Amino acid sequence: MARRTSDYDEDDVRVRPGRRGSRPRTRRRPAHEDAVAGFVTAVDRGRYRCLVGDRAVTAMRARELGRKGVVVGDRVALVGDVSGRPDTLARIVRVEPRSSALRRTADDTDPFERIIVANADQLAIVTALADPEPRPRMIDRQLVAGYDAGMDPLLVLTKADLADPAELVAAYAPLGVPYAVTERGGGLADLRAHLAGRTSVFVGHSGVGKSTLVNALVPDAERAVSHVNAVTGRGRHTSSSALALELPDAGGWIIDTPGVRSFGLAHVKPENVINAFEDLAEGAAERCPPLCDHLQPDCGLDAWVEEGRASRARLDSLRRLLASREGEPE
Ligand SMILES: Nc1nc2c(ncn2[C@@H]2O[C@H](COP(=O)(O)OP(=O)(O)OP(=O)(O)O)[C@@H](O)[C@H]2O)c(=O)[nH]1
Repeated sequence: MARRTSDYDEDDVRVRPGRRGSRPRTRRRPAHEDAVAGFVTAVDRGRYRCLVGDRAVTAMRARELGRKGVVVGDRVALVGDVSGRPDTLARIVRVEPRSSALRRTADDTDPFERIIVANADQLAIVTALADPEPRPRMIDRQLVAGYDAGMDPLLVLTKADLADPAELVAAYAPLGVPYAVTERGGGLADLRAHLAGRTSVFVGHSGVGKSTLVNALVPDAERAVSHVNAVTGRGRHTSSSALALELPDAGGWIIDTPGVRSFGLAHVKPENVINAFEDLAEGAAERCPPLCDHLQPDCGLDAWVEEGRASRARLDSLRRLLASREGEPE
């Protein structure tokens, strides 16, 4: 996938060399030809748990990374002691380019929107059909965050033993968002099929049944969490960080995001959302004025729909998503 402007963040800023030319002032660092590839599965206060082959290695950032952030899902290059033996520490010397980047919204404790997960390709939006009641505005905002991050959405509708999913499913049908329904005592085959071979970030508000699902999908989940605590030696895993768990059998990863309650939408450009809808993106490219936010009367998409090139329900749904960017996160 091509990198979009919104995938760049403060880490990507390069300062132009001064008058003395492009020669770096500091000594050139070795190229780390002996570095090995790793996949970041957990981050906890300056320690990174990386999978190298089938070995779990604890690492820290090398100084040469500068301000470059390292997040769960990152593909990194590691040097130093990569044996994974107790009390060893490797160093992350490089972060490979990201194919997607999901951002957490700014909050009282941290005024910046931060990337929380990299390289995931699916956003599993977990919503209970009852207890607690579904919140469509929240679902819309999570969809926007997913599209903007370059991820495919998946609706995971839990507690179907308490309420019928038909109404919610119908509300999202025009967008073509795939979904899986689960219930107490029911099987998870359908959900597993959607997750197989993919890297899926699970998001959902408290009480929707996310932990129940994660524990059922990854029987080792509890142990993985306590293992992270053991290797980082820093007590309880920070509740707001993400954790990647490998799915047994069918392959793929799920990334749990405990404590992540809302996503940053302030930076989202309408075209990043509309690009996820081929039929409407084509209309926007042909008919809309530059910088159209698709919510004003001069938007060309109405004419596009009147000509029968896309459905009204789909345009209405897209507009609802775009409008959901406004206002306070819930
Ligand atoms: N009826 C019913 N209850 C469920 C189902 N899935 C989970 N629950 C119950 O819903 C409650 C919340 O489930 P959790 O898995 O803890 O929810 P969570 O989303 O992880 O919430 P936090 O732990 O607060 O983040 C628990 O009492 C579960 O037993 C379901 O499919 N049907």
